[in-house]
Amino acid sequence: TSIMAVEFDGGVIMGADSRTTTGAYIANRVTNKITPIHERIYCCRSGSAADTQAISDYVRYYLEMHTSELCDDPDVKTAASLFQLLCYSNKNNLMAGIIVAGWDKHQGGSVYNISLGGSMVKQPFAIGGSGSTYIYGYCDSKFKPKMTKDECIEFVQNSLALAMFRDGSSGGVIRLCIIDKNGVERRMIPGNNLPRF
Ligand SMILES: C#CCCCC(=O)N[C@@H](Cc1ccccc1)C(=O)N[C@@H](CC(C)C)B(O)O
Repeated sequence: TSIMAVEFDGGVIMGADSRTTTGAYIANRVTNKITPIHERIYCCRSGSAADTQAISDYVRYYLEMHTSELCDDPDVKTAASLFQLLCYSNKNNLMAGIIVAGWDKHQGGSVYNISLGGSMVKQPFAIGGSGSTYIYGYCDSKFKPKMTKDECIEFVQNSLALAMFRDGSSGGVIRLCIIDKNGVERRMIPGNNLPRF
């Protein structure tokens, strides 16, 4: 898996590849790893498909209960904290690396990285999954503060394309999710398998 999320002024761009593997076999080449948690809060999943589906289902349920008691839309930070609680307290039985991102009225766009051990870190951008190891240098050199929405879309697309080219556990199409105060836009970018020179 190769997953990424970037904050921009007014929202976030989330991206993921679409490959599920069982060993070297591609069990699903059109996976949707960008999973809805609430209206404007999504997560990018990496690690065990089963574990991350189960954790996402729990968080979506708990957040729905919280929202009905709060009588207001939940914050991204709240969703991220719920992921952290489940991932940390069950760390010996889970394999889940999750990026939580979205828009809320208190912080606008925000990105949280929940690592395998269950730590939660707020970041201007986050990358994850097996493919992310190949693009840390590229992302660190390309990232600038205060990028526009279109610059962020290009940053995510190029980064994931490079990771998907080099990582055998990543591939298929690039799925994007653009979230801001107006709502959510999903895109799918078919890959060309040609090397990038
Ligand atoms: C179908 C099936 C059986 C397992 C599918 C399955 O979880 N594959 C995993 C790889 C993995 C992980 C841990 C144990 C075994 C196999 C996978 O493709 N993970 C991707 C993300 C998920 C959300 C789709 B990515 O991290 O590569």
